[in-house]
Amino acid sequence: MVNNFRSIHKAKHIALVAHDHKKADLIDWAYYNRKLLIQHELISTGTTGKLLEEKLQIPIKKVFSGPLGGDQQLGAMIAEGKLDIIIFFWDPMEAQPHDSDVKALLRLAVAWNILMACNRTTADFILTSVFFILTSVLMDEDYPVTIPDYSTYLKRKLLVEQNNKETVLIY
Ligand SMILES: O=C(CO)COP(=O)(O)O
Repeated sequence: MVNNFRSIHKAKHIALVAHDHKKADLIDWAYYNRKLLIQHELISTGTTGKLLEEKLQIPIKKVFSGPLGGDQQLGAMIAEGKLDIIIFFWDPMEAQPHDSDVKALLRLAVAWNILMACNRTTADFILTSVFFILTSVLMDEDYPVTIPDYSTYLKRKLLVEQNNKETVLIY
């Protein structure tokens, strides 16, 4: 298995997302860390982004609201290597109508080895980690993120039924 790398640069792409009962917590955290966050490219799902813009008075790129496709848009950005960090305060106490989208987003973050915080403590530790500080403050320091190698998966053999006969398809 060969791993590839991509760099986390000085200006990082950070997604900020929260479910309704967690929005106040995320806004409070983001406000506290405003001076740090403002140095980076911020992306949010629709409602979270609107509230963050109002409170922090900083521009935030907004995708659709989570249940309307926003979670999937962020997932696509992860797969395309366009997100470095996701801070996602999801609600462990309330079922979401778009639970499948939430799960997909969390899954992609793991699949693509993205930094992810789902609660305030982890978010604090990410923002204060030596890697975050070094790559944010020092001009030429990047952090190399390992991109998992899925080439074996992509080349897997599939058995398909064709004309009532089994045929092996090789990708
Ligand atoms: O539902 C969300 C994440 O799953 C967040 O969406 P909103 O920011 O639009 O409320």
